[in-house]
Amino acid sequence: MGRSITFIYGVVTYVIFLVTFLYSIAFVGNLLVPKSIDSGTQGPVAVSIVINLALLSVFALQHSIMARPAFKRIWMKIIPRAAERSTYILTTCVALILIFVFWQPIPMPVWNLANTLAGSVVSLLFWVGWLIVLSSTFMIDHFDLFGLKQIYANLRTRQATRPGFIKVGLYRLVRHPIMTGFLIAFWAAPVMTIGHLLFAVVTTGYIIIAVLHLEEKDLIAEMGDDYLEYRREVPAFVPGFGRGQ
Ligand SMILES: C[S@@+](CC[C@H](N)C(=O)[O-])C[C@H]1O[C@@H](n2cnc3c(N)ncnc32)[C@H](O)[C@@H]1O
Repeated sequence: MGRSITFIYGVVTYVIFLVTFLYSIAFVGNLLVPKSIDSGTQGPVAVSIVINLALLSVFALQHSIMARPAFKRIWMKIIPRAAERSTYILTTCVALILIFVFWQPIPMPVWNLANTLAGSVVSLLFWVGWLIVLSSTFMIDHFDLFGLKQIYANLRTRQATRPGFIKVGLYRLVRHPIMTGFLIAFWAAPVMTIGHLLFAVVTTGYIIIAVLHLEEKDLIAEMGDDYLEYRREVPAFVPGFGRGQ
């Protein structure tokens, strides 16, 4: 890939990511979009559960395997180093789009707080969750996270520097604010259906395992004592809940 093509590829990927991110909010929140977590034709519950678990597994496998340093080393022999992050983001979008398209609704309610004060508070929390996700990406390094820094440096015949250890903003309160935001957004449903509950339970389990057992292992290998000390001092997901582990 030439430098200009890599740059265009990264920019197009970023635009696809923005649209996918906005659709994710609407999908989980049942807002304005033709297909959301609780909309569509309902099939047999057992079949729906199997399909939904398969879709979430595809996402989990893509997200976990492609993020590992060993995979990246092999992958970068095939694609340019500068396009690695954009490719990761693009494949993440594909995995998410598969969920949006093929997700099977299971609309029986587990709780229904619609038109109550509690429901309004939960709706507000939903937006707070997404705001935490988005703002945390800027605290860590939004443009590195989504590959723009890498493709821009490459265009200028440079190599982007890795952000290094970060402990700013929400990262002072918890080690994984982006995931805290997702957890809030996924659970804060004024009307919680069986399908949405399945989504929230599986994604919560995946986030805990992927972050504590995979991402942190890589972060310790990359950042050493800085991250080990950070882990001792700062809790993983909930401010004030445990002093790290
Ligand atoms: C999708 S972000 C998620 C970050 C974090 N788990 C969170 O939930 O806010 C994943 C990237 O963040 C990086 N990362 C996570 N914590 C970091 C820290 N304290 N300092 C620098 N980079 C970090 C990882 O190396 C990885 O490239």
